Amino acid sequence: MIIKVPASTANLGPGFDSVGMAVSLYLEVEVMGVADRFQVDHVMKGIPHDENNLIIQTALQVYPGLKPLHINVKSDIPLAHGLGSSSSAIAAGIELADYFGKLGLSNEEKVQIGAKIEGHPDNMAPTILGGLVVGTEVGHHFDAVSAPLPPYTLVAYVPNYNLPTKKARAVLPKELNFKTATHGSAIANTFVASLFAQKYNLAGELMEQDAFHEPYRERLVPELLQVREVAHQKHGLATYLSGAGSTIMTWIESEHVNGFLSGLKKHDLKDKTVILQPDEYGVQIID
Ligand SMILES: Nc1ncnc2c1ncn2[C@@H]1O[C@H](COP(=O)(O)OP(=O)(O)O)[C@@H](O)[C@H]1O
Ligand SMILES: N[C@@H](CCOP(=O)(O)O)C(=O)O
Repeated sequence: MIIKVPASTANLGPGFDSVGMAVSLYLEVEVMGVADRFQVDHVMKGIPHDENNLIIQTALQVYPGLKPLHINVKSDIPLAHGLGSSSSAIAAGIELADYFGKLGLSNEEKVQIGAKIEGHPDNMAPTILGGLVVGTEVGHHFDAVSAPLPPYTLVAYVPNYNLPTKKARAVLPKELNFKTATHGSAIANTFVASLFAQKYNLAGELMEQDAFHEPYRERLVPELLQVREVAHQKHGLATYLSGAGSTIMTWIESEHVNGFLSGLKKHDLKDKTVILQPDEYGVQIID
């Protein structure tokens, strides 16, 4: 059995902790068989190979009766770069628990469990459900609504430094004043409405008007404003900090991708770029 889990891009500007989309980078977990102790084969630096691995930790949390397994993990998702690698690992763990524990969890239950473990739901929901998802937790349950898939290519500018989500959350303010909060919320509401109405020019404009996190995180990822500037010159729809960063995401029509990539190089923005598409399927089990 192989569990294939997409990466995700969260926030999309003003949708802090609430909006996310699955994207075409993947974590694959192959179950090799039962074993005497948990064994996780992979080539990721600094990630445990035993029961301390996040995938196994999650599986054991969801199904404590899980017997030791030998699994092989391959991943294209850069760690701690704002592409939801931890949510993808958690989603894989939930699937392992569901499969071997015969738990029969619904997608909604999986999102609920994952969001609780991850601490915020905006990566978990698209990772499990696929597509572009808007959601929130109210009264201990998570509600998610899927929006139409946007007809854009996504260019991820992946700086060569990582940024653990915990560190990027630590720079956020404890409180916002009432005026900033209501204006930020009005921007987010109109942004979400425009996604559902497929009014992408308006969505693009609002994606760059976040008041909740980017103003505080800009100093951690100074390339954000530079990449945005190049995108404006090269027909990009919008550029935002993917998740907590460090990846900077630009939505752009496919015919303009090459011009944008050349523009980045010309402005000395020479870190890695990855061309992505929205993933509409979410987590998949391949028997
Ligand atoms: N495939 C994986 N297997 C085990 N642990 C993982 C895996 N992917 C991510 N993690 C854990 O999640 C951490 C990154 O999570 P986080 O800081 O939230 O960044 P992001 O989710 O944006 O990549 C990694 O440092 C690692 O501890
Ligand atoms: N809403 C969260 C999203 C974190 O996403 P990640 O991919 O960086 O883990 C936040 O902005 O903190």
